[in-house]
Amino acid sequence: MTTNELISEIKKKQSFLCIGLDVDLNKIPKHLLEKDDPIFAFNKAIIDATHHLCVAYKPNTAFYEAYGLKGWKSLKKTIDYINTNYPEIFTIADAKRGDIGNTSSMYAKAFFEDLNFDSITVAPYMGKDSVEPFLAFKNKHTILLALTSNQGAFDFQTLNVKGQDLYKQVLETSTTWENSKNLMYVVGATKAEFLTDIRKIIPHNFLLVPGIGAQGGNLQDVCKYGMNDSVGLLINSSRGIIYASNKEDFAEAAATKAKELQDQMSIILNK
Ligand SMILES: O=c1ccn([C@@H]2O[C@H](COP(=O)(O)O)[C@@H](O)[C@H]2O)c(=O)[nH]1
Repeated sequence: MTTNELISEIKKKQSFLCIGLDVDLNKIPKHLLEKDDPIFAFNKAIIDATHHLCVAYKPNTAFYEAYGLKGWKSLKKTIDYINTNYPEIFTIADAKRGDIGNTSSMYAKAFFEDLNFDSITVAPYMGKDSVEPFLAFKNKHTILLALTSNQGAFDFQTLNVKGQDLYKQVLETSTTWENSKNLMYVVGATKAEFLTDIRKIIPHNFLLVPGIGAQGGNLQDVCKYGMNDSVGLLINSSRGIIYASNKEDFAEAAATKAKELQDQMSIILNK
């Protein structure tokens, strides 16, 4: 999917919501555990109930890898289901990959070609040659970790290195890489006050912003400091939406939570 197609979906749906599909078998409704593939059954119901309220889905691969081969099959069924039934939705593999060049190329093939995700999260720690293999794919997006939502973000990302915070160097340097137009960045919703500075370095790129809902980030603050002329934000909520209920009504309850966020987004977009 191109960035322009994503922007036009945001305008059409009046939403820049990304729903995180982080499926934990201990948290889903008990009746689904009797199904052949409980993870896919859960995702399918959530997707069917919420696709008109969001523009992106983000399965975090950890929640699938944890269940071995079965989990990987559920991930494949989920992405195939979205691509077949809701091709207008932007898909994010939250896999946080990145390695030496030839290995990164194989990660990129796995997520962009075999699974056919639109984007993948990548760690910048190994530098240019670890990220460029992802950037080489046309109409695919590499979402680089910049300033993450967790407390540990302050361990390294905000360290002052040669007069500048490390995460700012990641932003600045990555814009010089081959095909950097394919870059988006992760900035945690819990770090909204940093967004003004971030936008000075990367005014145009999309930001994936996790941390609304369970982690306590504030939607209004993120939009105030992080929104640009093309919206430029994908706001993720996972647990806050998908675990709204663990009863038979779980999909409708998820849709209600998603609608609450979409309503707020619509107001913000029309201000
Ligand atoms: O900085 C980051 C980067 C990634 N995440 C991931 O986003 C979701 C958040 O889930 P919630 O349930 O809405 O808290 C999850 O997959 C994280 O691994 C993040 O939270 N922060």
